[in-house]
Amino acid sequence: MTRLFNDPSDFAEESLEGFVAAHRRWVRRVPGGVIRATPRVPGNVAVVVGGGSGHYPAFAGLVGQGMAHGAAVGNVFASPSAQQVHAVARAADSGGGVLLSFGNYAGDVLHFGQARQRLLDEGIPCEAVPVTDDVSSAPARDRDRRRGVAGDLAVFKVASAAADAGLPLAEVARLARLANDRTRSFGVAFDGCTLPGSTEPLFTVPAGRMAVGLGIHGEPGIGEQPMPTADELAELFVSTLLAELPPGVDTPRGQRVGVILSGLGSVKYEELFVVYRRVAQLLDRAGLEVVDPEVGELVTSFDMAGASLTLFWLTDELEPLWTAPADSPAHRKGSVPRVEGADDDEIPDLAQDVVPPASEESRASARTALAALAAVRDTVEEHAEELGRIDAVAGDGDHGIGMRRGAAGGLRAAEEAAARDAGAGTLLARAADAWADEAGGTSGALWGVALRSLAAVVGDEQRPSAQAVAAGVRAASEDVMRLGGAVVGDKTMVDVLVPFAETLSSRVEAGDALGAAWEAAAEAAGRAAEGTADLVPRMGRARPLAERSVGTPDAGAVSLALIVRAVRDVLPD
Ligand SMILES: Nc1ncnc2c1ncn2[C@@H]1O[C@H](COP(=O)(O)OP(=O)(O)O)[C@@H](O)[C@H]1O
Ligand SMILES: O=C(COP(=O)(O)O)[C@@H](O)CO
Repeated sequence: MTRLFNDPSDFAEESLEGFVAAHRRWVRRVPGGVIRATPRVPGNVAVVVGGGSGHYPAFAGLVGQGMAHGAAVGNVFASPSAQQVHAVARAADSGGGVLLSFGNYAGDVLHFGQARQRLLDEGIPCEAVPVTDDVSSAPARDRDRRRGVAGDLAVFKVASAAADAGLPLAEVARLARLANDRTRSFGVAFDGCTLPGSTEPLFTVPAGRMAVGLGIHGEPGIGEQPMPTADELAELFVSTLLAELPPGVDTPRGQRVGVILSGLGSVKYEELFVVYRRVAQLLDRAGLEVVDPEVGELVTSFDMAGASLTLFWLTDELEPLWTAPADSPAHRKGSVPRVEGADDDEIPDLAQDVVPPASEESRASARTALAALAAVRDTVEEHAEELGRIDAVAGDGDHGIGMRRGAAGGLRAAEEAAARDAGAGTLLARAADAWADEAGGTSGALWGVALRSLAAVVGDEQRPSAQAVAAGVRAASEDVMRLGGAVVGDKTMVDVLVPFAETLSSRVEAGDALGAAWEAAAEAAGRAAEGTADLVPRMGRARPLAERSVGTPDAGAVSLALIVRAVRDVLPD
């Protein structure tokens, strides 16, 4: 149970504020996350990591000399937004380019990918290395689909040490990818975690049983077994990881490995040491030489009861990077000569400030758009808990939290734009950026894209006709599918967006006014959302829990249907 919080929606932000207050020697708060407190070294690569909150010390606790140069810190169990990643990267950059590294989750891939593109467009060289160490999340032939868990530490450490050694970006990226290729983790859980503000755990494990291969957000693994002894767990860990040797390794005998035994939240250090005792014996018996093992909480999942073991198969070039000194709040090794001075260089101000001029007609439409966004915020607020519950059936339970933050942030930005006489296009574009920024996660990225596509078609010149609105919604639907890669039938918001866009267009083409066409489209959206209950998910966090999700609609489909229904009430007939 996570007990200590104020308003649950502020948990991630308030936790980060306290973390920075407690670690000023190492970190400095910047928009989107933290960077090192020590001065940047001109010309060096900046390693920027990141992910959702709820996994401490990942990700902010791993920033400091010898470790990452910056961390973008997302909401609870949701990736940081592209804007956050971009802002942290710009603040950390010291002229040598940026390496982005993160766990391989849909939201992180979308947001870090967009941030990378933005950096490249600005002329800042950037590489991205997703971490894919969790052996239970996909078979070996599908390594690129695996999630990232405690192996984050190995990859981040190697990349950061390489960057601090002054290696160029291409080399830092090559070494980070090599480290990822040679890192394998495997986890178990004895009980689920509870998100701040929730009364129920995200999932439960029956008493006396152990879930095997579980992810760090309650994603399912490969089975369930009776509760083991500490030695039996060590045997399961080691035998599983030795069953998948990295490319080029034929036998464990004679190999050198970094080892990480990570508690997921409520398994304590002394329990971990009992397990590690046996792990060390077994690795020794297999002929492996262990180098700088780590036992503790390295990547967690709130109060989840569980642990994971990671083997990092070293090479001659990886070992010195793994053993290099490091000085971050949560990971310290050896002695690091402190780069003197404080990093009080200017942090680039990336805020968009100029509101382009707009016609009177467009400003009038902006008032309707603002009313629509207020209706969206209200309906999301009203249904946030229900959305979280639906998402928890097969996802990670954060859909209500993310949508609530996104809708509130979008409305706030729209109000600011309206107060400065923005046209409808600019108002929607500002709302789009704020939504993606505040929500993070997969749906935050997709809602940002959808609103931005609509904004581009609406523009600041004319009062948008029904045809223009329908075309904007169609563009939004196409862009969401292009970015997210989902199609109808995958059990996502796309199952609602497509029939909504199609019905709106066909009714407008048939001569209906916008209000009537929207009414028909909202009804189609409601039916489509209900229909997702029968589907088996093929995308997103719910995919691995395909069976459990049948009978429950998709959370993102339900929220979209609720939103278009609420918007109907502000449109003229
Ligand atoms: N590839 C995708 N394309 C379109 N929608 C998606 C995709 N992946 C997930 N979704 C939608 O996002 C919703 C989950 O949103 P949310 O919980 O906010 O994100 P996350 O899974 O990153 O925590 C799902 O219910 C689904 O509707
Ligand atoms: O869950 C996380 C990010 O994945 P989403 O796809 O955004 O849910 C996060 O906790 C790990 O970065």
